[in-house]
Amino acid sequence: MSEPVLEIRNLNVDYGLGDASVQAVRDVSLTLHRGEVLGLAGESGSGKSTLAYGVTRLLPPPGVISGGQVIYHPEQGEPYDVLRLSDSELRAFRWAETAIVFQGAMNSLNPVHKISTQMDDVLRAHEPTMSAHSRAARSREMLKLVGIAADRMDAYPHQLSGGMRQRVMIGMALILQPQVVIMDEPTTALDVVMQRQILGQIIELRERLGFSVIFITHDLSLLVEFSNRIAIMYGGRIVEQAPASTLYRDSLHPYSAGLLGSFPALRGPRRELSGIPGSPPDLKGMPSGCSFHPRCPKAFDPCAARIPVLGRPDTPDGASRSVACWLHPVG
Ligand SMILES: Nc1ncnc2c1ncn2[C@@H]1O[C@H](COP(=O)(O)OP(=O)(O)OP(=O)(O)O)[C@@H](O)[C@H]1O
Repeated sequence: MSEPVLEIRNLNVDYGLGDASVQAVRDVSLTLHRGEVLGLAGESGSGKSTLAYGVTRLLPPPGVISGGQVIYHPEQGEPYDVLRLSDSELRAFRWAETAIVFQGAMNSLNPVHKISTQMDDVLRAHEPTMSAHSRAARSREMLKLVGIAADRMDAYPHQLSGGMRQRVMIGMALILQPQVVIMDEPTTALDVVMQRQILGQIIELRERLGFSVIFITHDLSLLVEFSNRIAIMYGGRIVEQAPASTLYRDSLHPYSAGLLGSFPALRGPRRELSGIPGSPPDLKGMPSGCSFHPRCPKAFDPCAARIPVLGRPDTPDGASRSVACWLHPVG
């Protein structure tokens, strides 16, 4: 596997302080490699967005990072911990090194400014020495890359369709050529055909521009199709991680199997849709041991007693995957 670009180490994120706090991200360690698309899946409330906001330090209050490190490896120079950057360093880091596209990002375009002005603002803020001519050329180029004709540059957001506005946001995220792009449900508000078209385009751009992607969604079938590796979150923890094809073919954690059974597959053999009985845990009263055990069809003695450690399973392909489940002893 290629070298790491972003290493999340033992990250903890809480909402609130002291006795009133709940832990939404629990001891998460995850590595994004250069050029890879890492998919992050899990039901609503599993902590995916909290993780994305935590990594980029965009957590809205009362969210606080209560532990861990986020090590960024720049193309040149020494790796550093994003959680230790000063506010001004952080402003430079965002967009230029890591950009994020949120769910419904298309609605965050300013309605009273033209698309061209909004793209120009990002460039002006981060590349003060760039000429107006070069800025306009870069904006045009980025819009072209995401499939928007140059004559739409001077449109106002309301003059574009939802799909086009979301493409503009993706173009803006890529305009400073970041190394890491985090996409949190970037296409959920769009219809299925548009979703797949835009995702296909992002993958193609990644091949051309060489950035890495953390792609967050609750729709595992999209991840199976578009990511290299998939991590599954439950109750704020990563419970399984594997190459996308391995996870699809042979998931180890019963929760992953349940998630796979909740979505119709777009390709490959048909699966029966079964869903997962019960509902995700309440952060205020997390079950003991493995937090999935009350819903798990395969739960047995140790599951309610002890939290399983995420580690390499004792399988022939164990080196490329990890799981946190008492059914699968880890080394
Ligand atoms: N401001 C907040 N205060 C308290 N708890 C919060 C806050 N924001 C989120 N949470 C809790 O943190 C947990 C993780 O939420 P998060 O939005 O990260 O999950 P998610 O997996 O991204 O869900 P979704 O797919 O719905 O976006 C949830 O239990 C949620 O209720």
